[in-house]
Amino acid sequence: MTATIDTRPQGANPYAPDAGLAGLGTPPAARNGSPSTPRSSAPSSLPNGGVGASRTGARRGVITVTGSVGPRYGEILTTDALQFLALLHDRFDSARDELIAQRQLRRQDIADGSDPDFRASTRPVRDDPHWRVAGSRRAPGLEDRRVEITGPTDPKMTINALNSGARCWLADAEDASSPTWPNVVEGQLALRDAIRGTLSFTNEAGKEYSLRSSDIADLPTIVFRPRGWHLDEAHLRYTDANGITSSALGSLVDFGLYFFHNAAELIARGRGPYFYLPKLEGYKEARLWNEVFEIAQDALGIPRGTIRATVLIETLPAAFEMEEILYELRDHCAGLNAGRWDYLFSVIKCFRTRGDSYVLPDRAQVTMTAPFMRAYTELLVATCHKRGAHAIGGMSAFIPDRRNPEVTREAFQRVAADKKREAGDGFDGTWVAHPDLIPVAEAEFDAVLGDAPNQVTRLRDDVVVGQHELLDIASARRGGATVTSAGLRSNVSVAVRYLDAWLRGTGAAALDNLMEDAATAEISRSQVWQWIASGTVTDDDQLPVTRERVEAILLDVVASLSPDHGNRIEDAAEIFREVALRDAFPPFLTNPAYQGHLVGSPADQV
Ligand SMILES: CC(=O)SCCNC(=O)CCNC(=O)[C@H](O)C(C)(C)COP(=O)(O)OP(=O)(O)OC[C@H]1O[C@@H](n2cnc3c(N)ncnc32)[C@H](O)[C@@H]1OP(=O)(O)O
Ligand SMILES: O=CC(=O)O
Ligand SMILES: [Mg+2]
Repeated sequence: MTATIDTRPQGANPYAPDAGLAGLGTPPAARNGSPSTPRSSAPSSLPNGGVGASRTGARRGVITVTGSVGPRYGEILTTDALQFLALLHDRFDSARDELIAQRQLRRQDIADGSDPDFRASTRPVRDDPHWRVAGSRRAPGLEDRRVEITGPTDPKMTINALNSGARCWLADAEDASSPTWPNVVEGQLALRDAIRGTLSFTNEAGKEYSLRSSDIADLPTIVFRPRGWHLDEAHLRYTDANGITSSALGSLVDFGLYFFHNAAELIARGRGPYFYLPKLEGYKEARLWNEVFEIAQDALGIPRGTIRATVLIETLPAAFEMEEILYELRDHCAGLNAGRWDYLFSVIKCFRTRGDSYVLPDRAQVTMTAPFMRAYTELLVATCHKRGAHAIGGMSAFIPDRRNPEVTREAFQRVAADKKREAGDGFDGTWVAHPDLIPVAEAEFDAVLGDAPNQVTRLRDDVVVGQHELLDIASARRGGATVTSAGLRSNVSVAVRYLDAWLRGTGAAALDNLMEDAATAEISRSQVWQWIASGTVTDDDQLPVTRERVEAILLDVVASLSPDHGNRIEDAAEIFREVALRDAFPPFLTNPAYQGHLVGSPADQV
């Protein structure tokens, strides 16, 4: 007998096969136009004269393209693909809004002093020893994931990642991506071409790139990461059955387009539709994804249980619900990943108003061996293996520099130590940011795994982690780690330089020999916010971190960068002020940055 978590939505599936794509109304064709920024607007007449109607007469929503249309965009934004997106939005648009509201309530509870804990109501799921996840069974290409390279999906990076020799590639529309409209659609085009073995690319210097095999089964297994639930897609407008129009949801757009265009092709070519799911904050969000998968598979006639998802455990609330998340997704779940950078961001976000004992030291001084981080990763491995799921390790931010052997040597040493710890702890695989790090990580996992594809059968019954261990945030500073003036300046400088790159369409950048992306930038800005709010004093000079002090650093950073950068530095500084220096704390920097500064910008144009 298996356990149940309260109630699943019951009732007939409105998208059961008999009401699939063929039953939908015709959405408007792609058209030129500029996106409008507010998410919702009052009922308006639709470009195709009204909301769609199904064969059975039920009213349907439609998706309208408002972004400009570049070469070959029509291959992605087909009428059928837009209908499929509309179907997903009809079913899940308001459910996502409810979940976002629940996140806010939960964060407020924590801010008010209530510590997160394992839920009493879901104890039956945790106590039931019988259930297991689908894991890598009938999921070709997912059995051995010892080294996964990550990166954005532009054509060059796609080819380089697929030629890299890693076992898997996390094709990223999330932390490593700036969600400009061209990146969104052209990323889908690159993936579509790569899966069909036809992708090629020539850079400005005339260097030609092509895949080392046209057979996708010879290349790293693609695991696609759509945007999180918090992000909108302003270039596609969803009009629901009542005529209410809003921006489409980034997560459904990314997932839906990838699944629609590639699921059948991947299966035919000996792979499958595999996903990473980012930034979940609890099991109800996993349930929502599971329902998305069921409806998507039904609509395209793909058997339920074909999709495999690996869920990032990268928020503090989710660390208390790992088992429930696995349970909700059990028929579609491959494993969990320890997303350390967003996890740190989430820790700061949750406890940012709870005073000095929750203040972390300089970002660079919080390592994976800090007791609260180790508790989280050990619990993740133990939970996964108990349920037959893969545990995938995270990203060390040290990256090599092919022009600087000293930097490269340091990166190799740091990454090797990180991967040795992960493999020793029982992780089944890990992430690397750069192709030159693949052999380094592989050596550490080979030493533990040998010829075995994974170590899922290695149970970690010895792990005893409870609420106290997960919330022992103060342990980060117990070993003498400090908050320094250099750390403060580095946070400001990294956040501004990253935002500048992001506004120009690049979602991951090498800054000061470290990989920086949306998650690491979130840490930088939220640390500054927390240090100001907590009246933190920098240990080296005993000066308080105040708004005035940070503003002076910001002006200095901008002045030092302006000569070498384009005109987005001032905008980057403005975003930094908005997300780090105001009383209010936006839950994600990417929300105001997207709506206020990216949509309609030069990088956002085709
Ligand atoms: C918190 C998280 O979510 S972590 C996951 C999200 N973050 C990421 O995925 C970051 C992935 N990594 C990267 O984007 C890149 O490695 C960067 C931006 C950090 C550095 O990139 P570069 O400055 O181009 O590095 P470098 O010049 O050393 O690259 C050498 C070559 O390797 C390629 N390369 C570097 N990283 C990658 C990668 N991750 N995937 C594929 N190819 C890569 C470069 O394209 C370049 O190829 P080329 O010689 O054909 O031009
Ligand atoms: O997505 C990964 C992370 O560390 O954040
Ligand atoms: Mg992340």
